[in-house]
Amino acid sequence: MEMLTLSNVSKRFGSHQILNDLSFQVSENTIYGFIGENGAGKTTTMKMILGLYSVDSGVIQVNGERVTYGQTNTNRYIGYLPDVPEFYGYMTPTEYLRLCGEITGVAESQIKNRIPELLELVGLEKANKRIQGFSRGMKQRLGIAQALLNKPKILICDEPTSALDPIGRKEIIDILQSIKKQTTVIFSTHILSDVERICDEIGLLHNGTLALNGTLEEIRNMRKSDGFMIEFDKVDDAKNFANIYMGCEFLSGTELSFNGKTKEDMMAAMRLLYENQIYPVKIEMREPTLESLFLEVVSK
Ligand SMILES: Nc1ncnc2c1ncn2[C@@H]1O[C@H](COP(=O)(O)OP(=O)(O)OP(=O)(O)O)[C@@H](O)[C@H]1O
Repeated sequence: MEMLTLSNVSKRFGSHQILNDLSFQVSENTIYGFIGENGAGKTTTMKMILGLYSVDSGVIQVNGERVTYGQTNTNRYIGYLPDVPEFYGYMTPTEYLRLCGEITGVAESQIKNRIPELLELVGLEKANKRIQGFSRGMKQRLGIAQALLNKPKILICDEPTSALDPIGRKEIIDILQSIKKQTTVIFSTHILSDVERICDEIGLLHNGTLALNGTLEEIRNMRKSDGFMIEFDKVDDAKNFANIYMGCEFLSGTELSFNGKTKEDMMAAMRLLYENQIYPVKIEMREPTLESLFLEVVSK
């Protein structure tokens, strides 16, 4: 079942067209990585999903219900973690979550059980101190706990890992991974290694529309390989082979790159190496990374 559907959504601010006929769907219990350069329109899209910005045209549906600008009906399905979550620093996590639960109408009996459960989920069960002393990573984790308070069907996180160090990022990624069974997760980022670690599906927003959309595997398979490289022990060996196999490039004195070549081309190169008795140190097929695909798309 689709938890989120955007159909032909367009949005402009003044003369600046931010989104142009944007369409995509996110299925239940998937982790969807919404990637794009700074200013691509990721936050704008999220705010439209939350009904905080109007759409100029097109339709957004959350759990099958149409989102209406200014109304919050569909937000009962959504937990939202903004890029910089704000808290009352003088409160402890328990006090803060209790306040959020009371404001949003969660029953007292539920609040009581839910708070320790959530604090454990985000690894803050022992952090019984004021939030003002928290690290950025701890604040992001508390933000996730807050967003999950109402047991949302969708958790939307705006760049949850961008300001964190590798350990903090891993903690957030592990939490998102662990809640996937209960909640569909949509998170925006420009950190492609995080996307590669956990996302089931990816959408790359570029020029107001999705330039790439699909599973990581589908996207990688769009371009089978980035060619191959051969490393030699001696500079002379590299030079000799560059004269035999035309059209390669030097990556360094001892490394040659064979861009855009196939596995069959690599086998042919190995045969030539053997026939000419030139010994390589390393021969490697280069798989396209998400980063190389991303750069290829955004530089067009
Ligand atoms: N309320 C607004 N009024 C006018 N322009 C806006 C408004 N909100 C966003 N924009 C512009 O829309 C464009 C997209 O912004 P948005 O914040 O959605 O991008 P983003 O992909 O989230 O980028 P980042 O990764 O930097 O957060 C930017 O050029 C931004 O300046």
